[in-house]
Amino acid sequence: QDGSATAVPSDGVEYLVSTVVGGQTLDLDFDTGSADLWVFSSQLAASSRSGHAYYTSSKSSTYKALSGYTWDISYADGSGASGNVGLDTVQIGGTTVTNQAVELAKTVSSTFVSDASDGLVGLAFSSINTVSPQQQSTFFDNAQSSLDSPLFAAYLPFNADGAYDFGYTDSSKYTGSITYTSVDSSNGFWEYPSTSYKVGSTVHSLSGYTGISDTGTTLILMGDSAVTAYYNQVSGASYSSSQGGYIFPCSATLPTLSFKIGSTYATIPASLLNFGTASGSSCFGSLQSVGSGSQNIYGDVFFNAYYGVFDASGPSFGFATI
Ligand SMILES: C[C@H](NC(=O)CCC(=O)c1cccs1)c1cccnc1
Repeated sequence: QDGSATAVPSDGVEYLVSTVVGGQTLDLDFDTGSADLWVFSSQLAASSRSGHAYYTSSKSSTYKALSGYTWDISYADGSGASGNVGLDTVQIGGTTVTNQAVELAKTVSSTFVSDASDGLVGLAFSSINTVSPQQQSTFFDNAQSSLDSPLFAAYLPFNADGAYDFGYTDSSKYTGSITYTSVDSSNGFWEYPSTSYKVGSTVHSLSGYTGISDTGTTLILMGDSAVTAYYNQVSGASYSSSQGGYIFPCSATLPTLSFKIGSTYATIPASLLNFGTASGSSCFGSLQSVGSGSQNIYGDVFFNAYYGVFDASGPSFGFATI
């Protein structure tokens, strides 16, 4: 069954979707960069649960334990979580999946305790699900047979309620046409070639680079050559180790940033490239370094400018101006 679920911005860091798991409502972070659906659970220490809604399997009449199944995930930013696994009914908007693998957290890292979300819904490819001894399918993979089209879309406007659409694209959420590019899912991500970028109108090559569409990451993360080229064009910009990234005077004029998704440039407006006050009159950049490697991470700031379509037939990734 097709459906749409509202995504509410939280602290400018993530978008949360109210999700019903075994009759229990949790605010979950939809993450197209991972493939585990995990929730804060009654098995967590009380100190780790504080401030969060959490799932109690014994309160669900439809929960079925998967005896001996475990999960343990580590994200690129060093955060992580682990626990055990069961099956339950998961409802997101108008889409319901019965016997969805629900991963119950027994441990979560400190960033998750301080974040607003009560867990994550992984929407990358099931090939990178961490459940052992048998890998489990994502909500989207399980839902596909009940959808009109095997796709979901992310609509995440800046500082406003957005949505995740399942089974259809909603033309009221974008303008113009959707441009699609083929996805290479061999790493388990919604990944595609991203071999050029522009700072303002100046073109730079990024030979061999790819991009990953990752709604679980807030910012735009690119290789150091691109980040350096961008902030060289911002008066007063510098890397602040205390702030953990590039900052600049809030009064600075910012160039636009464009990057290729397949063969088509996506352009991030200057307004979205100022992530907000770091401290005093210094502002934090929405473009930061991904560190090593040749995978750029296009996070929520990208989706603030573009409606993103994740189509399993192909697979392909499409984007259209919001
Ligand atoms: C916020 C954090 N982001 C990352 O770890 C960067 C994401 C990153 O580098 C990559 C994603 C895919 C291949 S590389 C995060 C935490 C939890 C879930 N999702 C994202």
